[in-house]
Amino acid sequence: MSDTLLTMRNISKRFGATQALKDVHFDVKAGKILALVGENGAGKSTLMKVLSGAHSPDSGAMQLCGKPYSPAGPHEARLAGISMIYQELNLAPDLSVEDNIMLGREDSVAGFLSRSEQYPRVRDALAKLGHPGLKPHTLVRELSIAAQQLVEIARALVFDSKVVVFDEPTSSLTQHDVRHLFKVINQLKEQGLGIIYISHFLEEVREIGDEYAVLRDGESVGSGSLEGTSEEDIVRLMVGRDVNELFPQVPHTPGETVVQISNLSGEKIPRKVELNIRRGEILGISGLVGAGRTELIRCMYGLDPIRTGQVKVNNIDVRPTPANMIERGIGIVSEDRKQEGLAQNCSISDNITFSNLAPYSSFGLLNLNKRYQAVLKWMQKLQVKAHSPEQMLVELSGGNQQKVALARVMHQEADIFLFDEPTRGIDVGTKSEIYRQMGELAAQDKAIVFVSSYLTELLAVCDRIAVMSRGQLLEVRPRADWTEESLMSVAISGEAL
Ligand SMILES: Nc1ncnc2c1ncn2[C@@H]1O[C@H](COP(=O)(O)OP(=O)(O)OP(=O)(O)O)[C@@H](O)[C@H]1O
Repeated sequence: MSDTLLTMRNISKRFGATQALKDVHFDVKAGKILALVGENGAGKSTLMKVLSGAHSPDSGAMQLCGKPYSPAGPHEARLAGISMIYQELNLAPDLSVEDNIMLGREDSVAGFLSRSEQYPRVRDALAKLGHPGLKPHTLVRELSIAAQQLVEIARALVFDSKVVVFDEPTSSLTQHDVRHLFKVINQLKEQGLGIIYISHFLEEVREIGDEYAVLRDGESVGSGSLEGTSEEDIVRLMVGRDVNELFPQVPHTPGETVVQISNLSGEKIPRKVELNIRRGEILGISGLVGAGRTELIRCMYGLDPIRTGQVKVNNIDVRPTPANMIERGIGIVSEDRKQEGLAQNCSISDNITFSNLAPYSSFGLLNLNKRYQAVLKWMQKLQVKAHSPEQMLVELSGGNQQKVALARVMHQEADIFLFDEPTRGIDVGTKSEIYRQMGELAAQDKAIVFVSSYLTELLAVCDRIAVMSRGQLLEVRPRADWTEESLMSVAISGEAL
């Protein structure tokens, strides 16, 4: 008997001029974790949207548990046994854990199961996840991201899912929560479910996955067992060539202090931060999720109110407001590109150039051709996958939108860059290009603040690294004085080793 749960054959999907999927073949086995990898825009999300009924394919066929499967929409897919756990969780924050878990489970006479029938099922699902603190009556908005993710997984269990898709599930989790999540995923696997795991972190893929499937430009280019397959082999399949330097080094020399932060406190966090940022330097900021890294750069930029403190730019006191900071040459790429920074219904050109139209304007007229050529260069530099600079942002894959956010701030010709998780959701090939761009900015005497949860990249590209813990900035040391262990230990214990 075959242990194949799901087969997708010859799946094709076109959006206007973009052939997002072309004759894709994809198999998921019971009790296996299949890593789905590929560059930004390779077609991973589109393939998963076909699987989950959000898109209907132009051609191709699917089978689930040996039977033809063609869901009319996401709800039908869920009832058939396909569950999706996205990065941006899909829960109702004002409903309880229990109500969220049961939402859409309309298989009782009255439309919903009665509460007394619901309870044991919910408790059973939560017990399987090994998280006793997750109470059925708690409101979802009161839970941490990791606990909310477990609610989504419990929903998958209550729906008797056959295949569960995890789309970049660890990007907002602490190390501790990642470990717990991996345990839970392995439990699901042991129960015979088929798991699809999407991630740009190949270390993670190798740790959790049994098998891999690679998409490139919408086509299946390789699949097999992860045992005996190296990271280099996978990168080669993804990119279509060898990527020699994952962390390119551009020589640069840190110079004088350009920003001085003293006694900076936000409404809750950060607390009493003292920090100097230098020209020609990449300054990393490490710490656990929730330690106050994002809040620090938001307060400094004037996006969040401050309670106390002073920010000096080039030795001049500046009241932190976005307008003041832009005027002083400070650019930011925020962690939440959907809420801030990018206009989804505008073109790539507009998004990249809105904050600096001067190079293309004369006598009040915009030279569109000049702008088109300039944007094309930025797109090539950061490998933005789109068919034209005039394409709407909303049509780009998540990672390609992130590249546009980075191109926008670099195009703004800022002097000081605040990057909050700039490589999140970005494929390995482009990550290395972003590190190089940062190095080049530092070589041009710009100052770069680089907030990241990915210790490997901080240790590879920063000159100094600061660690935050519980709202405080604890230690700033040259990169050579840190290791992954010491960074982690300070972040967790709040004390230097
Ligand atoms: N609704 C849409 N309209 C037009 N084009 C689209 C749409 N959705 C996806 N695309 C295009 O299809 C291609 C595949 O995108 P998809 O989101 O599947 O990539 P991905 O592999 O998930 O990328 P990422 O790693 O960045 O999330 C891209 O070129 C994207 O621009």
